[in-house]
Amino acid sequence: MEIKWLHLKSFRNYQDQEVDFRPGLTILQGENGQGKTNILEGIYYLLTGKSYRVHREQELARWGENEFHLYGDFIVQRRKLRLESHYQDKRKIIKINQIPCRKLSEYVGTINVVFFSPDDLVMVKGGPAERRRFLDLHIAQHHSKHIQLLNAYNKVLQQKNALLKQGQGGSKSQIAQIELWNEQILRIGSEIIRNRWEFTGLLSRKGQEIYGQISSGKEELTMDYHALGKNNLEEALAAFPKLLAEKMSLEMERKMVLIGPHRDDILFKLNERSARLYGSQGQQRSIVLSTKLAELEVIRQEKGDYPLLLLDDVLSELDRFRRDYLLDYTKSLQQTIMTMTSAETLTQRASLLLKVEKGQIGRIE
Ligand SMILES: Nc1ncnc2c1ncn2[C@@H]1O[C@H](COP(=O)(O)OP(=O)(O)OP(=O)(O)O)[C@@H](O)[C@H]1O
Repeated sequence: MEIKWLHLKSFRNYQDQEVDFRPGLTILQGENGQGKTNILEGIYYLLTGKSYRVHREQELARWGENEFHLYGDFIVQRRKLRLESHYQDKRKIIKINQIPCRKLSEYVGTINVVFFSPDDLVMVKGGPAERRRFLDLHIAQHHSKHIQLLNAYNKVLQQKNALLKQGQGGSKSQIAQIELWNEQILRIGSEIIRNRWEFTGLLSRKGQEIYGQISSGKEELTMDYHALGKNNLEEALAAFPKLLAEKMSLEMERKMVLIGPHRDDILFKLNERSARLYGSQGQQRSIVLSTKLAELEVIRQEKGDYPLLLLDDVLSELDRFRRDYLLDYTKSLQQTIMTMTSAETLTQRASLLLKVEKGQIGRIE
């Protein structure tokens, strides 16, 4: 998968900017705060319909503007695709080859992308919500139904939470309504758990292999999806209805939904010990690197093509061995776009070197 051309209009600090890309490694070089990350964000938004930095579209519009427009030409399985994403009149409009898409799920996953930045360390160090978000974003890229499941689940969650909040404590009608919501939580939640479980398994196998290579086999990495507090899928799904019934009075007392995949987690372990609690900063970075590269491999297995890799200033955070490992890895990919403040040592490796300065992009010959 490859991007050939990008056009940003009123997006972040770009007024009207076109960029032509090439296969291989592209380096976006520039001082801090010039707009390098904004280019990666534009590509990511175009491909996923989401920003990894903000939740509100308005923040992506150039200051003083209320709209933005993104266009990109991509190649996937030798097919050329034009993607467009418009934010206008507080609405999002997405088009593939000029045909509007009604839902995000019709569009996401058409072309896959893996984004990697130093902030991804939260995957290991942060809370469970960060890890669930990573899993869901990934799964959504190749199972568009997962987006629909998450949307449906979140609606049910909101409704059940609202009901628990207004509840006067266990009237017959309140219990009957909770039971109705529980049926939905069980049905939709089980599918979400199954998807996340399967994906974690795929990721874990690849991640373990890659971690072995970058740590010279010193430690073993494992990733376990914990559903409803259990690390066995069938046990978790079998216990789900019972847990919902058993915890109903506690949910009424606390006035919040306590049972369901919105509280699940993935545990990263090194030699059976929690990497979040005991891993060094370097080991945690290696876990993120292995997980991201594993994600590339899982997508290739499923789609037959490597996704586009976007690297936001990650080299400065890695030691020389891991930096070289990552750079060598990119040679087998169709296209990698990377930002850095100084590209001197890498000019030989790049197929395209671009200079970013105050929201303007130029070629470095
Ligand atoms: N909505 C916006 N409208 C206009 N300018 C914006 C907007 N959002 C961010 N900026 C500007 O974009 C610039 C930051 O761009 P970006 O994050 O791409 O920097 P960068 O080149 O990746 O820098 P660094 O190396 O520090 O990460 C800042 O100058 C910021 O003021």
